[in-house]
Amino acid sequence: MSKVRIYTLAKEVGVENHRMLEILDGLGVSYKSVSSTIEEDTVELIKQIVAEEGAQGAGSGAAAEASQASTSSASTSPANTSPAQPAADDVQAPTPGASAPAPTAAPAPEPRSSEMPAASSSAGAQGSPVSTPVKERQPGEVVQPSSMQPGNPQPGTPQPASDAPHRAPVVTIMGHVDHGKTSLLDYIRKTKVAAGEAGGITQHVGAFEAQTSKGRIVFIDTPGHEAFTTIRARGANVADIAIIVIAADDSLMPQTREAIAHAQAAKVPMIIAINKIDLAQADPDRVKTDLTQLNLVPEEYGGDLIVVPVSARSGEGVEDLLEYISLTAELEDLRADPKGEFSGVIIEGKVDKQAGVLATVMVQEGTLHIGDFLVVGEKYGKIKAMTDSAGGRIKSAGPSTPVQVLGFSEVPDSGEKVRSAKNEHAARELVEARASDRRDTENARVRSRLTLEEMMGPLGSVRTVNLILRADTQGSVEAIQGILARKESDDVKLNVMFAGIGSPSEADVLLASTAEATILCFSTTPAGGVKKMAEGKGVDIKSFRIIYELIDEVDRLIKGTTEPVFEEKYLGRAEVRMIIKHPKSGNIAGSYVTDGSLKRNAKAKVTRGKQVVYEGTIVGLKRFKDDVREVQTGYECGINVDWDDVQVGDIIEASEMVEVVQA
Ligand SMILES: Nc1nc2c(ncn2[C@@H]2O[C@H](COP(=O)(O)OP(=O)(O)OP(=O)(O)O)[C@@H](O)[C@H]2O)c(=O)[nH]1
Repeated sequence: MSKVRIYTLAKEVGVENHRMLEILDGLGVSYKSVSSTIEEDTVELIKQIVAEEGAQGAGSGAAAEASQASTSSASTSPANTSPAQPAADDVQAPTPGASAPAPTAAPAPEPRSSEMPAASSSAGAQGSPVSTPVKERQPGEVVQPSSMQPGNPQPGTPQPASDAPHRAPVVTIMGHVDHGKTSLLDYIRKTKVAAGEAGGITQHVGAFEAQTSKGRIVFIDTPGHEAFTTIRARGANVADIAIIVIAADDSLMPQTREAIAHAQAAKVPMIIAINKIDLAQADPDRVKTDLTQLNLVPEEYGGDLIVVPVSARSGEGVEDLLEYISLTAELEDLRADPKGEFSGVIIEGKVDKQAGVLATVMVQEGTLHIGDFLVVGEKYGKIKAMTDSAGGRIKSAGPSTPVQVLGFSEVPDSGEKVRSAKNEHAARELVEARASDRRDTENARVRSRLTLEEMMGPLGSVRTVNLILRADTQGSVEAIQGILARKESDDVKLNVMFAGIGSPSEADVLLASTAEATILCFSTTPAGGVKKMAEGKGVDIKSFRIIYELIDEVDRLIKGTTEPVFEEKYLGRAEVRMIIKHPKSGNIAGSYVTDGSLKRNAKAKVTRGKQVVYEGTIVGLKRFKDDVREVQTGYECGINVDWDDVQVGDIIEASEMVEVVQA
């Protein structure tokens, strides 16, 4: 007897997934998610119920059609029929004692509100990340329209908060470096961004809205490199759904596991996108098997994990992925009230040379308007201008909208909650109250817990490397601090004396010179004056555009050497057997290599008897008429050491400088 997946059946009989789950609840059939399978006899029963609903609904305005209406409809008007309503009413209609499925179907609507959380908690007990689509809901916050409950308000009365409109899902794409996150987003938004990134690495958290065939989906473009763990972790917290991208030719990598852990910790449902399936060496089955080792069992193997094979290059499977995102979002029943109190989260803060402080805010509840006062931590600002993720000027922004806000005087920290205040006075009061709370907490901590070591500094022989960090965005600053924290050891303490956004200042140089600190800049460079001042004071300012290079520099600093150390390495020697006069190059030493090899651009030492008569560089090396890079033992060659006094019988010894790897 073959089993059928719930969503497949829903599609087949033409009802939406919510409605299908309601019917299953009514029948007392247990399931974990919409991708669970059901037995064939249940399938038959459901088909009968749906057919009957259709027949009854036909007389009252095509209930089945109404139940197909999109759940993501933004309209909240009480007069606007909730998607599940007509169909549910129809189920309720049959009187006890009516034929066949009616007795089982009839109880469906009433216990619905209490059954949904029950279904959810049983799913949660499985611990599977995708077994959470049916979330616990507040009493009354159910898909079932309130008008179905006895004594519920009639259309026209004010709506309860649970009837807030659906909002677009916020999706984060995570995964190992180079597994194709950017390419996948690119494909979805049909614009190229990967090509413009420094070193091919996504550097900042951004967000964009995609109008897909399944409606609006907001994507947070989280960076993949390990260095951005902090941002990524935060990305998962703002997100409703996590897409974990795994390259089909590489399978699970350390950052894949990390990404999965973040999604699980944030309790967001995840969808696995197996990318690069267009490659000949792609092995999606291996990825699925590897996933089972993390107790993540793909649907195909009888589990609940949604796994979608895709190719960001050809676009294959991307439509399926979007469909699964919408499906998961639908089951998450994401709602927010655009008329409610505003709340949001800072995704990114930065200083733009022209515009000033810019902050990307994800609106989570309510609506932002130009002129609103916003409070973030201990900072506040008034919105002077807003742009949407496509760069267009907008006057207001509702739930699940990422907007760039101009109006803060200081850069707010990413990941922080944003609230709005009635006016400037209220904003200032809130900020002052927060600052005073913080001071109280700090004072209490200092009084109770400051150890001798905290007051006097480390007591042992720990070496401290002082650093000043500068980066273009708050996210980058935090990411770099994240790396540094992991690089500390018992012997070396990395002391970030100051970390800030924007170019290093003269004050930074003064601080660095007093504390013998190095200034590390990421995606930002010092202005001419600051650079000159640093040179004058012997302060190192190092700028990086690629995160790997910054990491290398940190490693060098930890090893205690800011500059790499080189040593001379012997390469080989040759005996001069004849002198060839060349009209342009001067005297060429026709030689025979007796040991090792000689290389062009190597250092040259010419000895005559026991005396060194010349030291220079091998500027030219020829075999017959050809210029060559290297000549090995046992071969003849022409050597130009840029010295005309070379003689027959001289020995030319070659060496090169190599970097010494510090232990
Ligand atoms: N053949 C093939 N190559 C792909 C596919 N998706 C991405 N790539 C390639 O894989 C490389 C990495 O892709 P990115 O999109 O930059 O990967 P990423 O995960 O965003 O990388 P980071 O931003 O560095 O973390 C690029 O050379 C892409 O062209 C795919 O579906 N098929």
